[in-house]
This record gives sequence, C-alpha cells and structure tokens, in this order.
Amino acid sequence: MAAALKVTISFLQLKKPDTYSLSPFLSHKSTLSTKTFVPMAAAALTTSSRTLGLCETFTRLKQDGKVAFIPYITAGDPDLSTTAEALKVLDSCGSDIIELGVPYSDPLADGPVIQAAATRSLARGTNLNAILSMLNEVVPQLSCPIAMFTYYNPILKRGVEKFMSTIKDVGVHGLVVPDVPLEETEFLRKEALKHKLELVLLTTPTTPTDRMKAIVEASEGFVYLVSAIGVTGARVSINNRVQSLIQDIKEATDKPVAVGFGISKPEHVKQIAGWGADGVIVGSAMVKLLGEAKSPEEGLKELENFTKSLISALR
Ligand SMILES: O=P(O)(O)OC[C@@H](O)[C@@H](O)c1c[nH]c2ccccc12
Repeated sequence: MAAALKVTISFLQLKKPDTYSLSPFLSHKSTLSTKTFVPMAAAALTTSSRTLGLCETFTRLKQDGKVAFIPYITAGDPDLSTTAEALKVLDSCGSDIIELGVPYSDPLADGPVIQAAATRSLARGTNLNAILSMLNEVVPQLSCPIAMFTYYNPILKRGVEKFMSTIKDVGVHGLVVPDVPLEETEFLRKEALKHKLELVLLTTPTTPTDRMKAIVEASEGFVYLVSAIGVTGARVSINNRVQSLIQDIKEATDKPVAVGFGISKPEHVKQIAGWGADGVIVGSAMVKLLGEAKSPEEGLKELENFTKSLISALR
C-alpha cells in the first residue's frame, strides 16, 4: 500500500536549537530552520485563536452589521493588577478593541480625569516595562486586540524601532500617538508597518479638508475622528456637526471611522452609531469609574456595569 504521506513534526528529533526535522514516513527528510518553520507551526497552532488586528476587527463587525465599542483606560490606575483585570472585564463584556494608555507626565490633549489618572499611575511607579510585562501575561487571555495609546515622548525615550518591536512582542496590534503631527509620522509609520502594527491617526473638527484627506490616507487600522475641540473629557452632549464630519471622511476613504471625545452615555453611543460611525471610543467616563472608586473591586464592578450599558446601546 502506498505509504500515506504523513508528516509529523518530531520535536524529539530536534538536533540543534535552530532546526527542526520533518520526518515523513517516506525516506526523504527535509530540514527547515526555525526561522521559516516555527512561525509556520506556531501560526498553525494559533491560527484558530489568533486575535484579529484593528482593521480586520472592523471588517468582521461590518459583515455582522455592528459598530465597534472601543474603551480607553490608563495603565496602572489605580494599579497594574487592576488594569489587568479591567482588560479582561472589558474584553468579556464584548469590547471590540481596547485602547490602553501609557501614563505620561505632560498629557497635553487630556482633560482633568485622564490627567489625574496618569498622575496617580506615575505616582505608583508605573513604567513602560511594567506595563509590557503585564500585557505579556494578559494579552493571550483576551479575544479583542489592544491599541496602545501613548504620547510621542515615551516612544522617543525607548527609540522608535525598539518601542515598536517591544510592543509587538507582547501582542499589541495598534498604536495611537495623539501628539505627532502628520508631517512627522513618516518614520513612525514606516517602523509600524515593518512591525505589522497599525498606526492610527487622528483628525479633528478643525482639520482642513485636504489635511484630513492626507491623514485618512496615512492612517492604518481605522481613522480616529475627534468629536470635539479641546481636550478629552465626558460631555453632556455630542456636537451634531460630527454627523457631517463622519460623512466627509467616508467620502474620502473606505477605512473605518471611530469617534472619540466626550462620549459618556448610552444615548451618545446610539447617536454616533446612527450617524454612520464604525466605532465609538469611550475614555474619561471609564477612567473615572476605575480610578476614583473606593476600591479596585468596586471600580471593576462599576466598569463592568457601565460597559454593558454602553454596548447594549450599540447592539
Ligand atoms: O476621554 P474621552 O472624552 O472619552 O475621549 C476618548 C479618549 O479618552 C481616548 O481616546 C484618549 C485618551 N487620551 C487621549 C488624547 C488625545 C486623543 C484621544 C485620547
């Protein structure tokens, strides 16, 4: 009987750290270096559980006629173990992408809630290495992708290439850097692409049309539409102008558009989804619940209830 060609990866036959030997039952042998082989094996092992990237997530949601729910929290507020639990809570509640903020001493685009969160986190000694170690443990337990949110300075401090490779290694999919003007994103974008990270760019209500078009052209993953002039922070209502801003962007690109700034109520979420947004981003309202609660446990419970109320307004 013709021997069935059955290929097994015999780890026991591993001769050297860098080569595996495929040992087909037929006589010939072939060896592949781990550089080409393990990724294939690893991919085969994880294909089914591979987390989708940002753009893929939006594509899947669009096929299901759904709008992405994207919460933002500040890493290390009130502490990193609570952040780890919060990521799991947000994921299990059905968040589609999670923005995780790296605390920074001069968060110029943030309002008082996120500024206070960054101050508390830094006062506890939170640093990038500790955040990365936490992510290394938690990301494999999540079903939704992480977009790291950082100002430019922490990236420059570590070096752009090193920063990109390090966050990719712990399973981060995307990156949002609010204080890098379009003109200075070239190198950042090149390095992000090299490390298969999706660099999300932001456009605002005051961005001139030509500049908005250049931003959406360069943005990867999705386009972040800032809904309000000023800094982050929950608003009583969402500016009706956002509806036309969403349409303007959709005339310029097929890329998904997610709206952030000020969103803090189920009616805000419904309104923005009704205007045609592909995603809604909620930060300050989440950060306030988590960071200003009487205890981490209470903060996590309030975060869960609030997240469920917002997601149910989307579904
Ligand atoms: O906090 P808000 O108003 O819900 O906005 C989202 C925002 O928190 C998050 O996307 C974010 C946190 N810090 C930022 C700085 C600039 C732009 C966006 C952000």
